[in-house]
Amino acid sequence: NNTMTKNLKVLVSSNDFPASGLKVLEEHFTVVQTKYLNFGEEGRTLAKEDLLKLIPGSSALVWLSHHPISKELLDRAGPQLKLVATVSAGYNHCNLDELKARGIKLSNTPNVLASAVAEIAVGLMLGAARRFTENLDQVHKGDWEIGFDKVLGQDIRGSTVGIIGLGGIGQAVVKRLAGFEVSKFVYTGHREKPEAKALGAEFVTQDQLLAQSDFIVLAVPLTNETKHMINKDTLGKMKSNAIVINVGRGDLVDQEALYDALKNKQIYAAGLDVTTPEPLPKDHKLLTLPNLFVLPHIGSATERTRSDMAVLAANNVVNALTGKPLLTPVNL
Ligand SMILES: O=CC(=O)O
Repeated sequence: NNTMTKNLKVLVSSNDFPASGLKVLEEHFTVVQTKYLNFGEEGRTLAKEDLLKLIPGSSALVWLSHHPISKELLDRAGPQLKLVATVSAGYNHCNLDELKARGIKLSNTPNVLASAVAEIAVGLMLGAARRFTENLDQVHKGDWEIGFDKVLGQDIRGSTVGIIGLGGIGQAVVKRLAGFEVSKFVYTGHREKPEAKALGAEFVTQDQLLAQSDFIVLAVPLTNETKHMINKDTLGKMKSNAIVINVGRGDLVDQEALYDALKNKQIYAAGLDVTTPEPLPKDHKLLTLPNLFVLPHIGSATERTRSDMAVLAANNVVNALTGKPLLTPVNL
């Protein structure tokens, strides 16, 4: 019965939450939206004031940014807060201990974004392997190298693709590469995955994966354990033609070490959809590298996927505030 929940306040931390998700929320609750929560300095300041003004008394927060869910923010929200619904697969911006201590639930939006993120992973593989950065540079300069001695790339055909983290996104990457004549898929992670067999992916140690792979795809969440998992040491274990792809979080990679490895051609190339910080300043030294292909964190950025994420987040709010189990809980 909606009249029972209409007085509950749900805060949406952006004014560009998809209409499909908003509709679900507005049927049940009183929805307030912060004006915007940008990553740019100016936007952040403005939105923060807005946020601090609107957050008190909220029963749920629908979180559309990587702005930290901190102790201070939760204090400000107040003791009636039941759920944080982050509209993302990753939840490294949330203080899990603090949520747990207060009995506040957390939901995320896995699965619905796996195919869109996997498509971007494949795009990054092509972009890095076929050297889109320097080739696009030639197009913009109107100065094309034509002929057999032009910049030559690498094939996906015949390669070994190593997936670090064969979860929803990692599996979707393997599925999407089905037509590319990959010679071998290997993966690593905490444990063997039952789905791997049907995908033809072989479980190996991290060191084996690093030593064998022509493409190394990072599809793990950022945790204390995975932070800087790509570093001087692990880069040193890769093949000289290795291509590193990151669709997880920027901090999975020690960017200084990656810069050195790309600059010195210790590995062949990298493709990143995520960096530290975001946005990467336009004069950042990583952007001087011809063998780096960067996208501005667009993994889940399609109309359909963003709408699916919004509806899933909204339904998690409905469930949390009507005493039903969450559809996609994060275990705290
Ligand atoms: O980065 C995006 C996500 O975690 O969904």
